[in-house]
Amino acid sequence: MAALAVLRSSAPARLLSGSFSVHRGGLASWQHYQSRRPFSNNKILVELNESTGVAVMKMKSPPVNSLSLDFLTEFSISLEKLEIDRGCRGLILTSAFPKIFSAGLDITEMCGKSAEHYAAFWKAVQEMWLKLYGSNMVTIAAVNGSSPAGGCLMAMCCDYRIMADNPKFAIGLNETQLGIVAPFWFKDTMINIVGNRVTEQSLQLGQMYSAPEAHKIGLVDLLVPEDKVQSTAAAVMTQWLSIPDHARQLTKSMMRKPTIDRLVKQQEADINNFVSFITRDSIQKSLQVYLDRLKQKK
Ligand SMILES: CC/C=C\C/C=C\C/C=C\C=C\CC(=O)SCCNC(=O)CCNC(=O)[C@H](O)C(C)(C)COP(=O)(O)OP(=O)(O)OC[C@H]1O[C@@H](n2cnc3c(N)ncnc32)[C@H](O)[C@@H]1OP(=O)(O)O
Repeated sequence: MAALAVLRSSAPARLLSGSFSVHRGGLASWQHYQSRRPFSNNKILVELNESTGVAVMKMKSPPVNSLSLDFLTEFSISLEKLEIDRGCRGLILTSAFPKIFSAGLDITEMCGKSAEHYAAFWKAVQEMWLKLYGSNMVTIAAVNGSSPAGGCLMAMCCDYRIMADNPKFAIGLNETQLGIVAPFWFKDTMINIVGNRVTEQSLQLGQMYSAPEAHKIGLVDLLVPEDKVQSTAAAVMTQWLSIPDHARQLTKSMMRKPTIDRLVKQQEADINNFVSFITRDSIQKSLQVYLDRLKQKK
């Protein structure tokens, strides 16, 4: 968070526009952030409303917004661009697809690849978490569909979660169901929202909660009809933006810094842990079985 605060105060918006091709239109228009990365297929659509200072980031990686290495890289770059843009104070994170917010980490990135690939992938997951959890912006997750594991983590990184009131949509950290273990920073993020007891039970059981259940335990803050998720997110954002930025940001930092510092201090060790865990034969088998089941369920 401190690093982001420095970035924000030292990078003039003019520099951002020049470096990243931000196109500014009239007051009422939306701006589209175009990524110049050659490998980008634009899996993330970002629209910044200059008059409100609110950006809507829509995840758009078919079929289920799984978090691949490319997706995570594009996500972190998009987020960083917004973070250093002084015209942007709030971010609404949502999905371009009805029914799916995000399927979590792309399981194919964790199967049958090299140790180098796993290390690069895990670093990208860490970077996504560090940037989103440590953001100075007001962040609101407009959860318009199911959101297992890494998808749940993304929503949990935000300051406020609004979910579509549909019992068919589920959210939670289901890692143990795949035979894997949520790392300590996933666990800490959840504890900070729902407390130790609920987190312990959820993580051990790999529990997925329907939208009403998630609301009941405080994992999501508000349930609204599916067609009201975006408009409610915008209305809640207006409330949050009425608080002076500096006071809100310092308060957020005070609450989240210890959790963030814990990973920052052992980022390399956490990558090594992940690589040695995920390369075990037994773990590879579990993931493959889970993936095959997913593909066969139709
Ligand atoms: C000691 C500890 C040390 C270190 C830490 C160690 C390990 C921690 C490691 C990892 C942590 C991981 C966190 C994760 O995020 S794991 C991912 C968990 N995600 C899931 O379980 C979601 C699985 N998917 C679903 O439940 C459903 O697909 C759905 C509800 C999201 C959507 O359902 P639909 O019916 O709409 O769509 P499907 O037909 O099921 O799927 C379409 C298509 O997409 C493929 N797919 C789905 N999810 C994933 C995914 N996460 N990754 C890759 N691919 C996915 C699915 O197979 C279908 O493919 P085909 O069209 O059949 O080809």
